[in-house]
Amino acid sequence: MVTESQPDAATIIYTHTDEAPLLATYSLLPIVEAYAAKAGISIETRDISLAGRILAQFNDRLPADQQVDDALAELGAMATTPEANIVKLPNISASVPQLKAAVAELQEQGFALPDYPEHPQTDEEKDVRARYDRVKGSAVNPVLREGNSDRRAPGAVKNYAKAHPHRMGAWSPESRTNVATMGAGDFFSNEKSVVLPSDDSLTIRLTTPEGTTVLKDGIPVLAGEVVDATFMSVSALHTFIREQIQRAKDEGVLFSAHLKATMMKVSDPIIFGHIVEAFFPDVFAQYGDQIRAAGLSSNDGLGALLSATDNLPDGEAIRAAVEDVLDNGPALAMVDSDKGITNLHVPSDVIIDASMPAMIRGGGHMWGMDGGEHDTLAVIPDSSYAGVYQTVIDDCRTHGALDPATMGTVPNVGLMAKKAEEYGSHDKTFEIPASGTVEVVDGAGEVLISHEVETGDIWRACQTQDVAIRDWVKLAVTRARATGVPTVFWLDAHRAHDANLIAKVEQYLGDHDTDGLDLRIMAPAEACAFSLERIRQGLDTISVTGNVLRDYNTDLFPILEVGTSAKMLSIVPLMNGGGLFETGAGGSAPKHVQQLLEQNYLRWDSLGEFFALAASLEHLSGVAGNRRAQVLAETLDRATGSFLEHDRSPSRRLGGIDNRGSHFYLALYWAQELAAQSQDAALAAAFGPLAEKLVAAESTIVDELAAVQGSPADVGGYYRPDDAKASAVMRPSATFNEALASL
Ligand SMILES: NC(=O)C1=CN([C@@H]2O[C@H](COP(=O)(O)OP(=O)(O)OC[C@H]3O[C@@H](n4cnc5c(N)ncnc54)[C@H](OP(=O)(O)O)[C@@H]3O)[C@@H](O)[C@H]2O)C=CC1
Ligand SMILES: O=C(O)CCC(=O)C(=O)O
Ligand SMILES: [Mg+2]
Repeated sequence: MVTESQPDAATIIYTHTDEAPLLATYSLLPIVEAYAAKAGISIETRDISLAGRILAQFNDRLPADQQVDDALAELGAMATTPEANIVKLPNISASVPQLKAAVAELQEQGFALPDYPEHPQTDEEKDVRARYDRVKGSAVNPVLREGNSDRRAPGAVKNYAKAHPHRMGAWSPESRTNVATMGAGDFFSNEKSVVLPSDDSLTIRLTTPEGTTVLKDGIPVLAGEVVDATFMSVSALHTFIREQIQRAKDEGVLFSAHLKATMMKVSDPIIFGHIVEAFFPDVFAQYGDQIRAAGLSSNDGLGALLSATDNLPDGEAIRAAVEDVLDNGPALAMVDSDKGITNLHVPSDVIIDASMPAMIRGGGHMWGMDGGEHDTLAVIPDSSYAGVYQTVIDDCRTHGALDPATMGTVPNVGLMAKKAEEYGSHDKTFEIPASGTVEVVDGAGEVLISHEVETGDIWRACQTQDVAIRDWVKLAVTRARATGVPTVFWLDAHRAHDANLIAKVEQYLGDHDTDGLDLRIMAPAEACAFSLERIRQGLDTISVTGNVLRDYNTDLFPILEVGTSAKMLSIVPLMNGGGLFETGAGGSAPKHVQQLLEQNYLRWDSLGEFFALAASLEHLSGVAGNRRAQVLAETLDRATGSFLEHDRSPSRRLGGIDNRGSHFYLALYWAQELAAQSQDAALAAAFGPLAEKLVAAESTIVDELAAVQGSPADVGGYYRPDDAKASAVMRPSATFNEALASL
């Protein structure tokens, strides 16, 4: 079901997502709704959680009372309209193990969903699999991102970090931490790129000695669009992984793999599976057939395999063989050494954008099986962007850890509109079934790109629309002008796709007044070195990047500068005039949910939501001519400033204020700012009494919030919490709830 509702201009859509941000929403949203109502703004929610998205795929199989709207489709359509005003919280981009867990929970809650078919055979199984594949991985963000990305640290956040620098692990000049990357036979090396002269329709076909099969046809392209294709050679990958396993052993460092199995949902789980098999070669040589026959896939990780061993004929032997490698092979980096969860357990546990910066912030260490920190060999198979991390590592080894008290900032302008580049490649990525030639052919039958491939190679094509590139260049110039900061396009003239982009950047810069701006184009590793040299001098440098480096840089620099990307301002000016306001760059923090369930303590920091909301209110005031929205936006910004000054972010451990307490303080400061402003007397009159009440009840409310900490909490579901239970857990202060209700 798709409901086509057009929001009126006084509506903000707030997304209902997953895990920690969803839990935080149960506490924050009632505050936002109450305050916005006073300005005539209605806040509507749309459920784009993993559970909601799964259910929406199966409406034809579910009874009427269990059917849900396809809110993602609705918001995707809305994002192309000028009225769109969407606050988007992070959501789960599900790996297969997460998807299966969510399906199991929904089945338990009484939804008659089919199991996820790992090896679909019948037409029905293939249909079910296709539906789950639509939900899998990064299925939300590319749909909503009808614009390019502007992510930066707000001044207040940067100043707070300088005054209260977070802990950074020390870097030793003797550190043996490094990045290992292929450099040959990989996506970078095999890339070919063309610019389409006119609107067309492309076909991708594979020709083998047995004949020609169409892998995909009817791919619409527009004049000026950049189309790339490339592949990773599976034999080169295997050789590379075997060498790195040996290297890690020889150098006495941990072996770790860093991929983006969520966003690169087709290619990267396959690469992950190859790494798992290469790490446990004897296990798969001896028991591979049995493992596959049981419907298991190495792509789902070691965790899925181990948890299924009870049902395998040789389960015990498989477990023993795995243990043997873990005990005697090179040391594997751990996700959770207490629980024995390795880097190869779950494809979505180590996600490169967050995992590499966290390692660098920690002095180049990851956790070993002994629970101690160790140097590590970070294996990043494709070499397109791996050099960026090696550059940061080399810089820290030479100059020591970066200093958050003095360092400059690297904001990002990212190309992502219209499913640009690699992150839009899923429907054009193939694990090659038989050796032959893959060709991209235009409507006239002319071959545009051709690759010789072998069985198992991972081939993919990407598209980047010309309108998206133009808009991205414009956004870069706008940010350069607004800040006066040197602005660097991270593009490598030696890479086929980037060479085409450089030509377009040079052309489109001509459409703008760039007088006096410092605009440069540098290859990623070089641009990174340049930015680092400046950052150490306290100087700022804007990075203008493609979609993948957008993702990487907007965790890398924030995590080093301000400790977490959750505190970033992350806005997407939609190309048709609407606004998408994302919260920070951070994800949905599964570890935080664990802590809430065990200790009734949520350490999620909603600063990203506060910034997104203020930007959304400001946008709304401009579009709807709603003066009160502007007052709400300005007062919220000042309240967030007080929030930072008074250090009201959740602390990490039990006993301090957590997410709920931080929301109380935001409500208090915001009410005070609204009461004190003189632009709108009615708003001041409405919020004056509330501000007084909240001040008077501060210690009661803080006590009520603290009283619940320490024992387990029940929210009625992990992927689909029970609204009443979650709301009760997240709103435990009767005094605060009453004060809010009195507004
Ligand atoms: N925009 C989106 O929708 C995004 C979604 N994701 C999804 O999120 C999930 C987890 O991804 P992962 O790579 O682990 O990244 P996360 O950002 O969720 O987690 C990494 C760590 O960052 C810290 N963190 C993140 N956000 C906050 C916050 N608001 N307040 C305090 N600390 C925060 C936490 O560290 P600590 O332990 O120190 O508290 C957390 O454990 C995946 O399902 C992924 O697909 C990921 C990125 C973006
Ligand atoms: O869509 C996703 O899977 C994650 C998005 C992400 O990491 C980001 O936008 O920074
Ligand atoms: Mg990211």
